[in-house]
Amino acid sequence: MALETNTMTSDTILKVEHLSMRFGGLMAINDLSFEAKRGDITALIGPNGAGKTTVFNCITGFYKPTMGMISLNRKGGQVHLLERMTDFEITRDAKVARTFQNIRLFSGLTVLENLLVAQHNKLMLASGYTILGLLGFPTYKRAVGESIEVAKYWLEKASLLDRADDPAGDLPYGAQRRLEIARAMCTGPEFLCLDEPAAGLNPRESLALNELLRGIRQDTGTSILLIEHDMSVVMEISDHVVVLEYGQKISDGTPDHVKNDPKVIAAYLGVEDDEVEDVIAEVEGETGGAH
Ligand SMILES: Nc1ncnc2c1ncn2[C@@H]1O[C@H](COP(=O)(O)OP(=O)(O)OP(=O)(O)O)[C@@H](O)[C@H]1O
Repeated sequence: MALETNTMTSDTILKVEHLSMRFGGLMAINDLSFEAKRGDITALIGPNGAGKTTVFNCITGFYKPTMGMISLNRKGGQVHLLERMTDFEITRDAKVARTFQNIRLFSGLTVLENLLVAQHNKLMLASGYTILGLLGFPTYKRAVGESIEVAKYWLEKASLLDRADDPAGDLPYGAQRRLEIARAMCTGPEFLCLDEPAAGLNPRESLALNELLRGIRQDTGTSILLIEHDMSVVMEISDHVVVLEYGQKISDGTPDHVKNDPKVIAAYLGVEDDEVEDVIAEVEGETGGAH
């Protein structure tokens, strides 16, 4: 669903308002609101089970939220209400792409083929959805050529050009993670959601990932929302961090702000509620009460 009227400022790409998601008796997300700015890397962090993946699943149409509104503001000013759209429409019309916590590549296809499959919608459109189109239409041939160029561009950005003809399943783990991101970028997203892109990476692979994400932001202006446990990645590349605990937002701001927020420190240390005040007092004492 697209609206012409836009109540968001143009520098906001995603607005989540009063989002709630209930699974039976469990309130996984409870009245969550936050914004992501256009061109920013926004990180969603929090302890295990805080509700991060559930938020992603609501944004990308895998779950229908119990309540709340999720607005995606495209460059041209069109606003899409994601909670009313299917996952397919969210990818095609709202230009949102995602990767998953567990790698989901076609491991038997080559690296290049994985990137061509991602552009299947564009290719089918160019074929006119006919067998004749597939066999001979110049528009289809042109579209194939363009898709290969797009794939090569992202393979180069992900430092995978030399592995283009190898089966995706043969790549080392870190390279498979970068391939997933390259595949998502081949769909030309305005908003890229990455679920734990640094999970299982060694320090060298984490550095390559940081470089790839910074390059995406710089070269394409694509806005990124990432869930990440690796704080070195979060603090290094994020412009903005939103912290969840038990489905609620407990902090929201720059990496420096949340890093020093006593509520975040308490959540990560896993202290009991009645000890939070003590931790806050302790942290504020150490930082000179600068919050
Ligand atoms: N489909 C589902 N059915 C029932 N409960 C679910 C479902 N998906 C998530 N949950 C529950 O919702 C809560 C939040 O889970 P979620 O996976 O969103 O957390 P997370 O912050 O992403 O955790 P992690 O960091 O461990 O991946 C958890 O208690 C989880 O068990």
